[in-house]
Amino acid sequence: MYFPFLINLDGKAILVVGGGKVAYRKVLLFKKFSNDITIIAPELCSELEEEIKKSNFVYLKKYFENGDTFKFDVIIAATNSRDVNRLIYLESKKNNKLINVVDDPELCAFIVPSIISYENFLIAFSTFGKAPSLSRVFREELERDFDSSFNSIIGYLESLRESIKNKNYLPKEREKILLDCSRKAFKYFRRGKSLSEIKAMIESCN
Ligand SMILES: C[C@@]1(CC(=O)O)C2=NC(=C\c3[nH]c(c(CCC(=O)O)c3CC(=O)O)Cc3[nH]c(c(CC(=O)O)c3CCC(=O)O)/C=C3\N/C(=C\2)[C@@H](CCC(=O)O)[C@]3(C)CC(=O)O)/[C@H]1CCC(=O)O
Ligand SMILES: NC(=O)c1ccc[n+]([C@@H]2O[C@H](COP(=O)([O-])OP(=O)(O)OC[C@H]3O[C@@H](n4cnc5c(N)ncnc54)[C@H](O)[C@@H]3O)[C@@H](O)[C@H]2O)c1
Repeated sequence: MYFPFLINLDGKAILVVGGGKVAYRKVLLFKKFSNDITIIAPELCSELEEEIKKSNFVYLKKYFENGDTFKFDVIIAATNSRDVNRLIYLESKKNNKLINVVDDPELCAFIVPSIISYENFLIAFSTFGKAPSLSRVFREELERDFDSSFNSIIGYLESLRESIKNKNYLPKEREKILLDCSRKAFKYFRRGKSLSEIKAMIESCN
């Protein structure tokens, strides 16, 4: 079974092998969380080529060779060759690396979910490989609602939490106030209220 760890990628070196549409999609996702990304592929799709030009990723124009995974922590085998992906898997597994194989869920040490992420929150959805296109639909549907305004509300709740921590509430009282405020903020947000309206409503009760 897969457990949804949130892994800190600071200082972790990521290798994507392959330069097609799938590799491009993984690079787009990972670049939000890390800038240490290396891509190995003899050819790139035009989107990935553009992305590499405007970023500081390392691009090694070559076919995968044994030993290429050694200095990386997280590896994504995204070539269109099942055999090459398997080779990458075997080498990674032998050295206890975090490996994702795009054409074989059974070989994945981790799978990539559909992600909506902002500075203050993250939503990840997975079907454990059973229906990846549904994961995409789920993200497309939810990202219309959970956007930068939801991000701002969490920023506000963070500052409210800080100020409540600095008051002399008993732990139980503090927990209750914070849960009430979060419930109200979520309810009003779902009803389409703006941050300033939510702030006013919460502050009038406290
Ligand atoms: C979430 C997302 C992240 C990302 O890749 O960015 C992702 N797949 C996405 C889309 C997508 N993938 C596929 C289609 C075509 C329609 C279809 O087949 O359904 C579409 C739809 C599209 O492209 O629109 C085909 C496909 N996918 C896998 C296989 C192999 C197999 O099943 O054996 C094949 C068959 C390949 C073939 O036939 O050759 C395997 C995996 N794909 C996963 C993740 C992992 C499971 C996550 C989960 O269960 O949720 C897992 C196990 C491994 C991994 O990749 O980590 C991303 C949506 C991002 C977004 O838009 O938000
Ligand atoms: N996990 C997913 O979300 C998902 C979705 C769709 C497809 N897939 C699978 O992903 C695979 C790749 O899909 P794609 O659309 O990106 O394919 P693609 O044909 O567009 O790209 C394949 C890439 O692999 C590179 N490559 C081939 N041999 C290589 C080698 N020996 N070393 C390094 N790079 C090599 C090619 O140069 C090319 O850049 C497909 O075969 C499919 O099975 C996975």
